[in-house]
Order: sequence, then structure tokens, then C-alpha cells
Amino acid sequence: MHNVTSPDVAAPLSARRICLAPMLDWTDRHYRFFLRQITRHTFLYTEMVTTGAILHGDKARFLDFSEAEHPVALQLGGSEPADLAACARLAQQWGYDEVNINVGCPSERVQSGAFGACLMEEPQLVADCVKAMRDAVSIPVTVKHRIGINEVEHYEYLRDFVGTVADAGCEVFIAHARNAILKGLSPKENREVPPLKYHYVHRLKRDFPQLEIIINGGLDNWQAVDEQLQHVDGVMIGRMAYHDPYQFAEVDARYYGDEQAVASRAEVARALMPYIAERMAAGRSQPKHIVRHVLGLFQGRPGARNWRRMLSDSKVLNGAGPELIEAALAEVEPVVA
Ligand SMILES: Cc1cc2nc3c(=O)[nH]c(=O)nc-3n(C[C@H](O)[C@H](O)[C@H](O)COP(=O)(O)O)c2cc1C
Repeated sequence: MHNVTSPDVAAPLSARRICLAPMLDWTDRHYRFFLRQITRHTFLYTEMVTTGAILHGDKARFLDFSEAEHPVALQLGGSEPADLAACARLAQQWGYDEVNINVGCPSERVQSGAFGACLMEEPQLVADCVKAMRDAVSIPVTVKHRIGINEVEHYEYLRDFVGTVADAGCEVFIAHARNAILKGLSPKENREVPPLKYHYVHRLKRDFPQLEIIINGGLDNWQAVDEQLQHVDGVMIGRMAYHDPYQFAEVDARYYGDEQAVASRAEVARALMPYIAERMAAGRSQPKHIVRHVLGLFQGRPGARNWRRMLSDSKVLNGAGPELIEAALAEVEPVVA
């Protein structure tokens, strides 16, 4: 549905050519709506939501999103096939374009729930989860994983994991090209310390050419992304997208062949005003929940500091409405039209 063709290659390009990584607390619906004002095509992933939160909690709170966010995937944390299948069904009912299982998160909390990266050690269980979900829905079921776990360093471990899960019908794998170390490293260290081994992921694509392989980890500029796209079907970007989101203004033309005009930073900011008004009217969010995600909009530009300062000042935020955006724009130098 979202595929585009490139004049250079015979195969259709993946809609997941550029993906926004799932990031807890960061890629919530507000951030995703904001990034969508900058890029129409980037494939967005929600932060991880556990099956328990969805099945026993306020479903609308965890699942609602704006129509504008499409294409958007729901990332689930869980390891019970029946629970994951029930949540996949809800994801489809809610209108998500894909449902993804988190097999990469190393945090202690996640381990005690027996899901996340520790599932790398249980490929058959992941396969059972995928099968149960695929039996329940027609949207794609995908897996985000690491290249290994703890001291396991050999490529064959990754190959066998992917092979087993692919046999259950998973056709899209998103590989964070590092091991997960379950003891002794914090989640943050687990995104920085284990070495990146992009070549393992490239080899995966060579060994499973029929699968869609998306690479993730440490990619923070388009030149590096271009190099990766020589080897794999797509690239997933996390921290750069959050800290310097306007870099994504290049994505639609560069990776999807869409030359439509790109919104300026100020236009992106102003697009948030009706959104803030709507969320406030629905009684669901305050401006501070939304603008905390847009602090990086002017990253590297004159006035970035003023923008950031104003939108993180609790005195300004308390009691503010959408006009807060216009006031913050007025602080950005030079004043942008
Ligand atoms: C604040 C934060 C929260 C994250 N939360 C999740 C998550 O919920 N699910 C997940 O699969 N990965 C999560 N990650 C990992 C990212 O999806 C990604 O794999 C990692 O940041 C490496 O990509 P990057 O180098 O482009 O940032 C998180 C990363 C960060 C920085």
C-alpha cells in the first residue's frame, strides 16, 4: 500500500525505508504527530506498550493515535502468544498498519516480565508468538531484535533466531546491530557499549534475501543511512530523530522520491497549535505534554536556546494554551516567517 518504486532498482522500495524507532516516553502520539509534520513517509513506531497494560488498562489511552500518523506500527512487549494475539487484534481494530514485538529491550523491568531481549534466547517462543499473532490479524507482524545476547558473539546465533522466527511467517526483521547485555549494563549503556556490527545485519539480508531487513543503531546522518541502504531494505533511526527532528525534512525527497514542498520549522511549529487546542478540548493533554517533544526543532539554528528555554519553563507552561507556540516562535532569532 505504501510502496513506491525507484527508477534505479527493479524491486519495489520498502515503505519502511526510513523508520522512526520505538522509544519509551519519547515516541508517544504527540511526538509522532509532530514528526509527521516534517515527513509524510517515515514509518513511525509507537513506544513499547506491554500486553498487560493494554489488556488490563485503559485501552484508548494506550492505543489511540491521530489519523495523520499513518503509516504507524504498534510495538508490543510481551511473551504470551494468546495475549500478544489479543493485542494484535486490538491493534488492527484501532487501525495500526503493523504490529511489532520487542525482542530487544534489555531493561530489568522488562526481563522480569520475561520479554524484551531475553526472548533472543527463546526463538521458538518468539516463533509461537508470531504465529499466534499472524493467525489473529492480516496486518504485518514484525520483530525488533538484537544481533545476540550477553557473551554470544557468533553470527550463526542471529541467523538461527531469524530463521526460526521467519519459519513462523515473520517477513520483516528490525535488527539493532548490537548485543544486549542483560546483567551489568543499564538500558542506556546497552545502546552505547556493545559494539555495532552492521556486517552481521548485512549478512542476514544476503542469507535471507526474501525477508525485509531493517537495520538500526547509531545511524545519525543521511550519508551513513545511504551506505546502509546499499545492503538492507531500510533503516530505523532513534535518538537523532528525537534530538534533531528537522533533519527528517530531507527524508521524503531523498528516500521516497516525493518532491512536495517541505514545511518550514515555523510552519511545523504552527501546525501544532490546532493539535494542542484539540487535545486540550478533549481534556486529554496539556500543552506541556506536547511541547516537551518539540524542544529540538531549532537544533543547530539561531534561537534554538530561546525556543528550548521558553518551552521548558514551568512558569510559562502552567496555564498556557496553543498561543504558547506563537510566543516561543517570537523568541527565535532571526524571527522566522
Ligand atoms: C529513550 C529511549 C527509549 C527506548 N525505548 C524503546 C522501546 O520502547 N522499544 C524498543 O524496541 N527500543 C527502545 N529503544 C531503543 C531504540 O528503539 C533504538 O533501538 C536505539 O535507540 C538505537 O537506535 P539509535 O542509535 O538510532 O538511537 C529506546 C531508546 C531510547 C533512547
